[in-house]
Amino acid sequence: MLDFHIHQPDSSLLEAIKHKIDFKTKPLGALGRLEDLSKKICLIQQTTTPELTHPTILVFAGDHGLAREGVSAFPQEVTHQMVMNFLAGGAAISVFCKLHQLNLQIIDAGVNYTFETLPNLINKKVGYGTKNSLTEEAMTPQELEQAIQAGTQLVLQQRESGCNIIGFGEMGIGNTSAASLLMAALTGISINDCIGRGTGVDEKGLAHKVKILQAVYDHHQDKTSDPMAFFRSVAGYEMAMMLGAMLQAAESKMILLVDGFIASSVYLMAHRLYPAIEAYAIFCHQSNEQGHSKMLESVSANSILHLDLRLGEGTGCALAYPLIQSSVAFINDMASFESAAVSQKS
Ligand SMILES: Cc1cc2ncn([C@H]3O[C@H](COP(=O)(O)O)[C@@H](O)[C@H]3O)c2cc1C
Ligand SMILES: O=C(O)c1cccnc1
Repeated sequence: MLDFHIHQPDSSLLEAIKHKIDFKTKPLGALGRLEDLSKKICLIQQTTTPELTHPTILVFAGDHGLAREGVSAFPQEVTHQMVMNFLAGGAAISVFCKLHQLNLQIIDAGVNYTFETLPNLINKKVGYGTKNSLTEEAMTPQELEQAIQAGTQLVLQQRESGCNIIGFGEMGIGNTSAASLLMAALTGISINDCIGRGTGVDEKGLAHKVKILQAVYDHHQDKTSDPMAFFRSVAGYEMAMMLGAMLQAAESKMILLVDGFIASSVYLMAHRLYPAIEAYAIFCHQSNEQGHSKMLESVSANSILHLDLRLGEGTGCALAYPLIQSSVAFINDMASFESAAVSQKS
């Protein structure tokens, strides 16, 4: 079903990239992790003069049948209400995208609501929310395929419009539960250690969430050896669309920005299928959601920001963007010791 072609970039340029960075007017390594980012971007683009064009965040929205089990602090209708808020410019991701001049696209991947035709809402609705994974498989194979295809097409369209750096956000009440389940299945970490408070459930709510997710995990345990079957059983349409989008972004040699707990769980799935995706991914932030640090560790990811965010929507991507821009600016625009006539270390 999945037929992506994701290849590790050719590393023969690495020496030239390192040389360019090391002869900038600074002590060796003094720009720290900005230097690593710069190297990664140069390798993706196979150049020593990288550029960021038409930076874009796609936010996928979808509802979860499991939300009816009371695993979130908020009711399901918040998903469609937040979609309207994204479109009106009032959500955190809307504000940060405007501030950093990022193109923001909102996609209805499967919200349990009928939107009137709205000019800025991209309609890719697979269904009115997934099934309840406590008792059923969240989606059918056809729905999974449809969502992955839609994510692929959206990224191809962005690529054609000149985008070479793309971040992914999500909105879906209940989706930290789906992400925790996926994390447990893909990392082997006990489900208990993969569960956090999401939108802010209290002690009692957390105990209930743990109980429900343990039951969901047990219900689908027979599929843990088949990661895609497990993904289909617990994930949301917004996560499936993001999976197709991430894989296509890597195939199209774009820079792929990974957000928080939910987006990283989708990355985990993508990485399991195509490990070479790692060469295209930048981990924007480490979320405050319990489990995210271990999740990142499991794929040896080192995130840029540690701001204790716990929001999703792609906000970590938007906030990290100016630092990514800085990593591109210094390699292009800083003087070298030679061009600035600055003496090197004796
Ligand atoms: C107002 C509001 C805005 C949000 N924006 C993102 N999320 C985040 O919270 C949800 C996941 O948490 P849980 O699994 O606990 O439901 C997702 O929609 C995620 O994007 C929000 C949540 C709320 C309440
Ligand atoms: O890290 C995230 O993406 C996150 C954490 C809590 C709630 N929503 C999203």
